[in-house]
Amino acid sequence: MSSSSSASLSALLPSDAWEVVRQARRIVVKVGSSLVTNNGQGVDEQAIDEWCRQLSRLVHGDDGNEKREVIVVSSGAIAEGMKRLGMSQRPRELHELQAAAAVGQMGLVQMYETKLRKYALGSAQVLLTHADMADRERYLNARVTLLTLLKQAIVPVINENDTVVNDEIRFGDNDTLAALVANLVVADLLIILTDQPGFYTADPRKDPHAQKVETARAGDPSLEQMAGGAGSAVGTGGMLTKILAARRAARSGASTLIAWGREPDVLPRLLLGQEHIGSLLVAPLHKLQARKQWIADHLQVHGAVVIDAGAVLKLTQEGKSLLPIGMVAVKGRFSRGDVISIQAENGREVARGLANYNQKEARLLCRHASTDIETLLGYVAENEMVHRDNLVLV
Ligand SMILES: Nc1ncnc2c1ncn2[C@@H]1O[C@H](COP(=O)(O)OP(=O)(O)O)[C@@H](O)[C@H]1O
Ligand SMILES: N[C@@H](CCC(=O)OP(=O)(O)O)C(=O)O
Repeated sequence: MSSSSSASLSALLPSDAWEVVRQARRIVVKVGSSLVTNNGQGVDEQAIDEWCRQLSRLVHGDDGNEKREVIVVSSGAIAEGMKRLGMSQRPRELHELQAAAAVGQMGLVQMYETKLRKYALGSAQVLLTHADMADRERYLNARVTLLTLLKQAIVPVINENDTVVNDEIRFGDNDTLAALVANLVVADLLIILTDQPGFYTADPRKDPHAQKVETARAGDPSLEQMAGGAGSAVGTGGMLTKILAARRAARSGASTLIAWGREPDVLPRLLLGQEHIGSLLVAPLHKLQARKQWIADHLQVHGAVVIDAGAVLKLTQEGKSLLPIGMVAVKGRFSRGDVISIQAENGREVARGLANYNQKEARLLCRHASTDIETLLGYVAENEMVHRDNLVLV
């Protein structure tokens, strides 16, 4: 759709909005049920093959850009399970939905595994719930697992852990899950692939005058008025969950693109940022500002670590993580995942961040190299006491 026939809600958007898309290095791609399952006909092999081919171009850097890190959040387990169990209609009973999801997830990941391998990419299955993201220890565990996979150019394929959830499976909320994952790994961009060319001023299935929104500000309340429910029998969240997901992703500085998953070469073309296919919902804050605000706004400080002058410089001048070697003392009680204050030896607070180790462990780690962590604790959660992504200077 040309820009003349598209709705413009772009007042006050950062002028470099599409530049952020072009430069995105870490991307979460969400694929909805309506696409993966070809309208409820089980997993669509050809479609998954095509996305995996495109993903491999991004991860291998074959699209003429630098290599990118990609996480896939894919729906489709219930629809595939329904097909395998011979169900013609989406079951109403929770336990039947859960059983269908458990059966279908096998087919879904098998397909991704086969296709990603075909294009020389490793894959990993990760099943998560919203509650996992709310628990700070699980949050950090999921985060470090995903980052470890990305470092090895493996594509994590995520779905909800439908066996153990209630609301999510009823309402189908992989849009929210994808946004939470974007927050978790501090992605640059969330791409939501669906069965429409983008986000419209009204549901295009119902309103022939609906216009595609080319760019808007993620979190703009007027978008919620335009978003309707799911248009197909297999899709569940509709556009509202996508708009809310964009708002959530923006909290960690990720912009969101909503686009038609069957558009030829949709992923590389979106990332070229030239044709403006899809709808771009721009995060008002950049990643670092957003992270800073999030840590400052949402979390209570639990304890403190005191660091030496060298570590103060590393954090404040070089933007580095806090390593155990720079710690000289530990104050108060805290658990892994709590926000701690990071103080200079004169008591001045220099930063705050999420602790990777609890206070007992932190005491043992003071003044030691990261290579000693395993000997001292018997395991290694992470090499840093506080990773720089989880740290804000004050
Ligand atoms: N403002 C809107 N713009 C585009 N699509 C809309 C809008 N409001 C509602 N929809 C409906 O949302 C559907 C996509 O959501 P959904 O069916 O949940 O897909 P998915 O399975 O990809 O999550 C579209 O098919 C469309 O009918
Ligand atoms: N976990 C469910 C996801 C359902 C879901 O969120 O669907 P959708 O809104 O189409 O992305 C499944 O795999 O079927």
